Amino acid sequence: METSLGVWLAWVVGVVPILGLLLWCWNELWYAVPLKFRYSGTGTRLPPGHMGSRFLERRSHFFGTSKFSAAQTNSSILNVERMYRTLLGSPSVIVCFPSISKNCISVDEILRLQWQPLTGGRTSLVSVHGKAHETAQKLCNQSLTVTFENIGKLFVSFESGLVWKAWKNYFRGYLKEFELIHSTFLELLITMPVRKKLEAIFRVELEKKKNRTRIDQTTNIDLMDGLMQVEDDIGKRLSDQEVLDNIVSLVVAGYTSTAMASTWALYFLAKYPNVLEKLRVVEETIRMANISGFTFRLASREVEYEGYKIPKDWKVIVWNRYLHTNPENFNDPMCFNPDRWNEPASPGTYQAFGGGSRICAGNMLARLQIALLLHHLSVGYK
Ligand code: HEM
Repeated sequence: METSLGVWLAWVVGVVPILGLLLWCWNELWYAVPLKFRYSGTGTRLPPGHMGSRFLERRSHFFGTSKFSAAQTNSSILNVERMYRTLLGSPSVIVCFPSISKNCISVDEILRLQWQPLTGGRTSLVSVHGKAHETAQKLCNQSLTVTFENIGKLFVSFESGLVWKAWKNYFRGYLKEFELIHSTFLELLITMPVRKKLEAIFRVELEKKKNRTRIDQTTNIDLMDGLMQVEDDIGKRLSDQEVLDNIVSLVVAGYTSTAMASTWALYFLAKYPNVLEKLRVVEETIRMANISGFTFRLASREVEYEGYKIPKDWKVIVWNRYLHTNPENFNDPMCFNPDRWNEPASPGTYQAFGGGSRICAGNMLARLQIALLLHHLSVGYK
């Protein structure tokens, strides 16, 4: 009896703290310490931070801040550490200050977009890089411009184009699964099968369009038509798979994001009715709603920035929500104040649509949709 009590006590007093300490340091020992050795004497170092138990605390800072709360007020620690290392599934650097945010997301060949392929399909513009991305982006932008022009008509007369029809008809049975795509952390787990279903739905439409015998002025030219018809510099059209991959990406990226921003716009307008007539309300809503709280990249090679090294294959996550709610970037950031947009935001501080070569393909469309919604709401309803 006494022996087993002794063994038990020895465990509690001796082994458990050592195990705890080991667990606490494990990630640091595994990921950070070898790199610290490698960088010692080079004049650069890893970004500050800790991947041990404090990563839990940091995770709660990171994920716990709601869209509508100031990330900054919840994380005083970040006031000094504006770029820090942590573990989010794999070694990551969280970036919270404008200049690097701007650099991070702009330099595609160094810091690559890496998470969206799951939602996009292999040939979509969110999945390809370099020249292929440039071409896909150009072609999608051309088709989005058609949509952009048509959407006013679409909203005012409620004509049915593909995007509109898709919500009403095609997705009825799928809407539930489709919305799941946007529950951020489930995204990685479930996107593939859902994406495949969406692709199948659009494939039927694509086949119908290909079998169409004539296109005249009464034909509604929609986003899919646009993608089917655009040509690159040498007159080459997108393949069927490329059309499908891109349309799924545009639909996935464009659906919940704008719906969420519109919902926030209604909320703010209900709260601040005096600003209804001002279009800047859209920009202010998007800043405060923080639909895309983060922008994700992967370091495709070792990057040095302001004395810190970001190792190859580490994730680099720009914390947009932090930028948008930091008083250093926006005066009284939690106040809904469209007038702040009388002046442009300081460079790099407003990253709602990302930036650089990967800037959101639907940014103007999203703004237009929200503005149109607000217009109809303000002229038609009290
Ligand atoms: C309020 C609404 C929206 C917000 C806040 C938003 C935000 C974003 C952000 C932050 C990115 C990542 C940029 C980066 O990684 O640097 C992005 C990418 C993208 N968005 Fe949006 N978006 C919105 C609406 C839309 C709409 C309506 C569409 C299309 C119809 C769209 C299509 C895309 C596409 C295709 C990309 C990937 C671009 C690329 O990799 O080249 N988005 N968006």
